[in-house]
Amino acid sequence: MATRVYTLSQVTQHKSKKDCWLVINGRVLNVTKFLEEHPGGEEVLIEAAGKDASKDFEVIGHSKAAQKLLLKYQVGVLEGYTVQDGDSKEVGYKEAKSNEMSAFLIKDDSTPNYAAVLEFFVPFLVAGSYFCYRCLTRTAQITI
Ligand code: HEM
Repeated sequence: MATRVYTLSQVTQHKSKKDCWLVINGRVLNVTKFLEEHPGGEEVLIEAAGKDASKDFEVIGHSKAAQKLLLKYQVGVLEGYTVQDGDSKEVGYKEAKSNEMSAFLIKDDSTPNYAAVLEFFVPFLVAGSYFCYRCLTRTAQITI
């Protein structure tokens, strides 16, 4: 499906509570239905309506879940931006050399997180070792 391209002045026409659009990282978003659901409150979104809210969005330090949620409300891209769609989940943006902004998708890292796996098993390992130690010392006491 072709991506619709909007100019900032077109986005500016949608800045009411009943019709609320904004731009984040080159993506034009219709957040009208999201206003009441936004964990940060509807006021901040209404205040950013019709504008490029990329900086505000970034400054808050939104989670990856929030970044993924952006895609749900995308209605197009801002003029001068390019968006590559794929099976990726995370959204980012970069500034091209020509001063033209381009939105892109960062590939989802599918490599297992070894630190997390280790973090999960270490307590079991310690508990198991302690249990074995107790069993062995008890057996030793009984045989003496
Ligand atoms: C479609 C665009 C947006 C989406 C999907 C979104 C989503 C979210 C989500 C899921 C959270 C919960 C915390 C997290 O997971 O990071 C959040 C919190 C918040 N957001 Fe947004 N947000 C959007 C736009 C904005 C914008 C443009 C602003 C500012 C102008 C903003 C300001 C905030 C604030 C202040 C919080 C509360 C942070 C806190 O309590 O620590 N958000 N947002």
